[in-house]
Amino acid sequence: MSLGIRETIVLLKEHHLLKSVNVPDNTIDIFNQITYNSQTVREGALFCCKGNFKPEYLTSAKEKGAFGYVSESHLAEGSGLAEFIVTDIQKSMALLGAAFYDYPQNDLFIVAFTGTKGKTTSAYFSRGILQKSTQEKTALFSTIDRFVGSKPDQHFKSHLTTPESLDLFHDMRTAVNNGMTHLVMEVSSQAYKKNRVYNLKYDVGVFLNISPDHIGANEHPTFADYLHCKEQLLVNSKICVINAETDHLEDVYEAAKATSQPDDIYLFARKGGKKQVALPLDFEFENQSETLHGSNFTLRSISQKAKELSLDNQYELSLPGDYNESNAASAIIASGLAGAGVVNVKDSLDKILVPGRMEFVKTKNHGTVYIDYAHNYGSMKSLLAFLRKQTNAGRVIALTGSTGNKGESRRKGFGQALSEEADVAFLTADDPAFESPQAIAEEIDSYIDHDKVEVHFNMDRISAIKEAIQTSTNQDIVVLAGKGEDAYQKVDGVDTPYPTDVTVAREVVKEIEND
Ligand SMILES: CC(=O)N[C@H]1[C@@H](OP(=O)(O)OP(=O)(O)OC[C@H]2O[C@@H](n3ccc(=O)[nH]c3=O)[C@H](O)[C@@H]2O)O[C@H](CO)[C@@H](O)[C@@H]1O[C@H](C)C(=O)N[C@@H](C)C(=O)N[C@H](CCC(=O)O)C(=O)O
Ligand SMILES: Nc1ncnc2c1ncn2[C@@H]1O[C@H](COP(=O)(O)OP(=O)(O)OP(=O)(O)O)[C@@H](O)[C@H]1O
Repeated sequence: MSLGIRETIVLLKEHHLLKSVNVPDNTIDIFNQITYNSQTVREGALFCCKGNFKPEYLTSAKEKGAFGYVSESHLAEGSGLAEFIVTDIQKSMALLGAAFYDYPQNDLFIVAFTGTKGKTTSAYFSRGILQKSTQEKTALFSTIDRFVGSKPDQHFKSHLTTPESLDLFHDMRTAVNNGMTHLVMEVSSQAYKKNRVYNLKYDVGVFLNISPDHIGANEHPTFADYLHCKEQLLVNSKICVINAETDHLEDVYEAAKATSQPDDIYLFARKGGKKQVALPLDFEFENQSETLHGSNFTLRSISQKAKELSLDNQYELSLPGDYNESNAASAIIASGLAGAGVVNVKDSLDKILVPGRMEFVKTKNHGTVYIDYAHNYGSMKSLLAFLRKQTNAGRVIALTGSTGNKGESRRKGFGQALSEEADVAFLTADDPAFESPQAIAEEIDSYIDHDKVEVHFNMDRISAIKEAIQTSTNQDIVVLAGKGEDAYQKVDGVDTPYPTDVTVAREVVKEIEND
């Protein structure tokens, strides 16, 4: 892979990003690496200076043999290197990254998901279905992990939901080289805010839902900004699939229409579900039966274009939660648009599980323990409401915390959701960062209605889990919310190893049931 100096100049100019360029006479005219991390620089690299950058990183890049740098301002440390001063480093990185890796997106059918909740689950469903229809040639870039091929060593953990552009195009190229023909990816609103996916087009873009989240100093200044960023997925998709039950449907539909004909926009909803705008539906789904371990639902096409996909059928899910039927419906439609048929869906959907989402641990004498990633009002409310519907005489015992220095509005949301749907709450630590977990817990508690919910505080998450399980009877349901498969707690800026809620729950159950 490589990038010529001329190509760099032309690309940046075409997108009106180039402020100035200075190429010393003796510079070799091809870059054989592009990177934003000085620690990985090799001879011949083009080094991108972005984010909380320190000039000494450029010094180090130069010492390691970088030939050029891209930056939003001139840096004396870069003297002697080819210099590209740009108006927006993130956009520049996305354009140059795509070019450096020779536009791998052109060799992949890309299905992209966005939404406040359900991205990972829907992406897992979609990839599972497409693995069948493409004979295991579908890559997945999710919050949890990335599959750039079908072999075990082509699978690794993710650091971000949507990676930095240079990493994104690198991984796409690897996927193509590994024989992948399709890619399912999650696109976060931050990816648009930070231009990680600038100029990238998707074959199918899915909009799941939107509710206030990710608003704060380090993410989006306002809800309007959050919505705008999420809508960009549809603006950049050839075919759009939209959950017609989403809030702000009118706005979202308009965004899709900006670049797609109505014939290329598919709307779906639960039969009888709340729809805020009277737009004609293409698909509806309907629950047939549900348990604490899964559900059975039908998908029915309404419009002619939907009928042409031939996806109508009854499907089974092994992931409980009524909202997962909506996630599954979106994944079936998106996968259908990517070439999958009913048989592929039937052969895969009932076997798909998602790490850290509705995993459960059964007990003999206590309540069944659910481990889930719910970490805002919307997801906590849906999760607890579903479990409450499924419990008969038992109590809903929910354990949660809330992140420090991030998503501060979630604390009020947790207090509300717990008041509405839980009987007992265990408040504990969840990535407190530089804040006090006890203070965060007290803030959540200030929004809890104490006439409805019995509240316990224990900032040691492992011991809190033990307490929650121990106090449950076999009629109760215990929910460990917020961390899913996370194997760390963010404390004072350090990712402190944590065995995961699933592991802790299994060990606690083994210990207390052998006592
Ligand atoms: C606000 C934001 O977008 N921050 C991201 C950004 O940070 P940054 O550009 O400031 O980078 P930095 O890590 O501070 O370092 C500055 C630069 O110096 C370089 N450096 C650093 C050290 C060195 O020795 N040499 C060197 O060259 C780094 O490579 C980097 O280019 O780029 C980093 C990777 O390059 C990301 O890890 C980081 O994400 C932070 C940690 C983060 O958590 N972001 C969250 C908000 C996020 O993006 N979340 C969304 C999901 C949200 C949702 O669910 O909707 C996501 O897509 O994951
Ligand atoms: N469609 C949905 N509506 C409401 N809640 C949902 C929906 N889908 C999943 N959830 C809840 O949200 C949690 C996170 O789900 P998932 O990881 O699929 O979403 P996500 O959009 O990837 O989340 P995040 O951006 O937080 O990583 C689940 O554990 C579940 O509790």
